[in-house]
Amino acid sequence: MRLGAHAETFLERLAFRLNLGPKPLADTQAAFQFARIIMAASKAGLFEALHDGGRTAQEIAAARSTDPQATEKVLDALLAHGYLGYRDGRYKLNRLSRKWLLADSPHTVVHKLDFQEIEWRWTEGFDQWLYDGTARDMHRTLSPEEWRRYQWGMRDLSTAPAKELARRAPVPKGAEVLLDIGGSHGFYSVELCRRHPGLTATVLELPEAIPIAVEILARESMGDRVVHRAGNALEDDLGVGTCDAVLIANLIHHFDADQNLRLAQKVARALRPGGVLLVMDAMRIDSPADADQPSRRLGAVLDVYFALTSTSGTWSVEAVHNWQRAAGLSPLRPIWLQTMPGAALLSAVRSN
Ligand SMILES: C[S@@+](CC[C@H](N)C(=O)[O-])C[C@H]1O[C@@H](n2cnc3c(N)ncnc32)[C@H](O)[C@@H]1O
Repeated sequence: MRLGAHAETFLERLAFRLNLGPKPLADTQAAFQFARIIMAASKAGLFEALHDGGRTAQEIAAARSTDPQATEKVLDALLAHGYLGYRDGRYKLNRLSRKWLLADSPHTVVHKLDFQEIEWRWTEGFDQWLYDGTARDMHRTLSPEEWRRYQWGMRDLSTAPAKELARRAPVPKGAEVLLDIGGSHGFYSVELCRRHPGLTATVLELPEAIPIAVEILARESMGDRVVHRAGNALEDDLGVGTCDAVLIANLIHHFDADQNLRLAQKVARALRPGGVLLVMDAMRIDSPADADQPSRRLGAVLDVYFALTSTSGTWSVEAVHNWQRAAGLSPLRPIWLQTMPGAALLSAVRSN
């Protein structure tokens, strides 16, 4: 997945090829301003105001108590970038905004946009971090309100990949016990349990995450098939030979190499013979020589972001496979997720 500005017309392509326009401004000024326009529109409920049909800018402003002139400008910016449609003087939702930007859509990302306000503030620390390398350990510094916005944001982010992961993960036939480490809202477990009728899941989460995570999970009506357990994956004993599958989704980027190796070893002990470790995350390059691989671009950006916010960063396929092998597991071929370009499912099997 390539981030940033892309040429659409012949002249734009030519200008890019000849390096005539300032790409760094497209990658920064236009990108961050439009990012904030989408977030502000979502927060103010401009998309919700179009839920039941097209409206004029004045009607939307009146419905959301926003300034009419400012509202019109924001709507036009959204229109120019394909986030809205326009007909007979009325703005309306299109496929994109109806799917992702309404709170009651099963695919909504409005909670993630809300959490991004916090992430936005964190990224202002890049300058200082670049000099002193001092990271913010986000899980130790979140306020209760930030924990709520974080867990809801993660829930939004999981919707599409959770369904794909459940469909493609090599869960052993007849599997009964799943441990979902750092599973937050539990939606990956929910989808895996829906896919595998004999499966029940325990979501191991930090105590601070539990109240909101439990509330989010309750909406799925999974009863005792998916439950939470408060704990710490780095400190807790995970048992011996009790699990058919262990999922670690979007967690290894919070841990350093030694912590990930020790976690893989604990998981290997917790698996039954034939059991599988499922690691899902955005993947970074293994060496600068691989930097042009499209599948590693998301991981390259998140590597910097998680180094700032969580003391670690993204990891390469090779690094994950090395931990899995060192733990006595046999890695399977990576499965690259279509619903989250740049993220892969790296599974490994315990053979005996
Ligand atoms: C980025 S979120 C991923 C949530 C979920 N797995 C997903 O993919 O949507 C990371 C989660 O791991 C949890 N976590 C972080 N450190 C942990 C630890 N040491 N033990 C258990 N959970 C942890 C966090 O509370 C957070 O909910």
